[in-house]
Amino acid sequence: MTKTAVNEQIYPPLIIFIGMMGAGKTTIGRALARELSIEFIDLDHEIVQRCGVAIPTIFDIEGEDGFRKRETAVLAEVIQQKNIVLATGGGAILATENQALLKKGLVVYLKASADELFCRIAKDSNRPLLKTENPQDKVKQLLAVRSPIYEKLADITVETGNQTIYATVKKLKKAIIALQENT
Ligand SMILES: Nc1ncnc2c1ncn2[C@@H]1O[C@H](COP(=O)(O)OP(=O)(O)O)[C@@H](O)[C@H]1O
Ligand SMILES: O=C(O)C1=C[C@@H](OP(=O)(O)O)[C@@H](O)[C@H](O)C1
Ligand SMILES: [Mg+2]
Repeated sequence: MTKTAVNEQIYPPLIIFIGMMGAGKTTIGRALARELSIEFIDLDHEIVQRCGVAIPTIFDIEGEDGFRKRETAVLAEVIQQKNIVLATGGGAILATENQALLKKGLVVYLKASADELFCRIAKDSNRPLLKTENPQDKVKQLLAVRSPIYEKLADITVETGNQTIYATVKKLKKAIIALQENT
């Protein structure tokens, strides 16, 4: 685990998970929120709640652009809250407007290799960007474009490939409590 700059917003906690599809943002974010006894919000879930349809349906009807507009609007809304763990979607870091919003919190980048990510999500039909002829290549391409942005935004980076979900949650809990105690 590496820690870079620490911003002012650690206490009260606004902990934001970023990373590729399959990095574990939803799973680890939810588990960490439980450990810290604070609310968990999943950005994709909030978008779906507001639209009343699943993410692939939003992509089908409005395309990626339409989804991104909704994503920015819901992010701007939910990020006003404190005492939450927020899991974003993998592409939420793309818009510069979103990048500024994300810096309001402690940003945790969950990192994994393209092969590991693909293994985790290969059988999941809920990720419309992977409905292509070669989804494994698509993961590689997206990772290449997005990695520098994830790295730039991250306050804490966690390599998830070689450890269990439980171990990652425990490690993060310790790191975040230590940061709070030093703030
Ligand atoms: N560190 C990990 N090790 C192994 N499997 C993981 C890990 N993190 C997540 N997974 C699995 O990968 C899949 C995708 O996780 P998810 O939390 O939905 O990722 P994201 O929200 O980043 O797309 C789930 O089946 C989850 O159980
Ligand atoms: O990487 C992306 O662009 C996306 C990731 C998804 O969320 P997860 O990262 O939670 O899978 C979801 O927001 C949408 O399918 C687009
Ligand atoms: Mg997710």
